[in-house]
Amino acid sequence: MKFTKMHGLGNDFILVDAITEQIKEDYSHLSRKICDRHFGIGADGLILVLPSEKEDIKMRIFNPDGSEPEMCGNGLRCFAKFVYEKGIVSKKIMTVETLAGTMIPELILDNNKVINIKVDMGQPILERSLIPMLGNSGQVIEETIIVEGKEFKVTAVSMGNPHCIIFVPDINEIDIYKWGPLVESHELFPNKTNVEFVQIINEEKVIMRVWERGAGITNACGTGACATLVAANLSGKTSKKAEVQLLGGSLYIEWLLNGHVLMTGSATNVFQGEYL
Ligand SMILES: N[C@H](CCC[C@H](N)C(=O)O)C(=O)O
Repeated sequence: MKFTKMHGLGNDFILVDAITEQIKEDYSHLSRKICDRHFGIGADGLILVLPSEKEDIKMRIFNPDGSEPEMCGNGLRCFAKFVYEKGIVSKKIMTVETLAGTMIPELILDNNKVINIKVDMGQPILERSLIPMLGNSGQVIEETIIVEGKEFKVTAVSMGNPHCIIFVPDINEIDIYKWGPLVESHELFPNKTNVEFVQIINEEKVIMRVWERGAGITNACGTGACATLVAANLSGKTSKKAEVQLLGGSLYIEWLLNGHVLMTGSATNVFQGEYL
């Protein structure tokens, strides 16, 4: 099976044109095998290109644990670049069918070379029951939850996939390996959740570290960066536009007047190969 290895700010993916490559194996099982960094190719996710009846193309993504998330921001930037460069979609602004709905990536070209990708990630979902998060209806902004006896103030935002944002005074003080998995699987999140720890630098810049649902610590999280900006603005900590600085680099996020969230960032080809 031919694949291309790509990354968005170090959040790395295996991309497969599943229209051409006849994959017979269960996608979830394949993801668990192929994403393994010792027994497989190694990645934060497997991304499949599939035909769509209603949009230009369809993206499905699987986490390394085999779960299928609704959406992936860094993955979508890699996906758009991949399908354009492979000639699968010839549009610079394309519509992509995902489990989270239709996404609209725009390729920024220089001499027909993709140098950046701007994605309309749609509206954030703030209603608790739709995150989903257990508890009374309404929004979840700086609500206290108890995790193994320790209090955390959390803000919950869905970008199609769930995010639990926790603001901290010093990002280097938080033990993400301990608290990330505990919050990811907290009983308040019936579908589990991605967990973002965020330090505010100023009203236009934050530092974010992520423990991803089904993947653990990654270098970057696109949907997490979008959710972080929304949570930071809702809690009065930033404006509606900010640089989200991640381990792998920065994403530029803007919460537009129409309620949609715009994410701008890079996508990088690493190598192509054949999975045996
Ligand atoms: N692990 C995430 C999906 C990938 C999200 C992240 N890589 C991004 O760039 O948005 C989840 O289960 O919701």
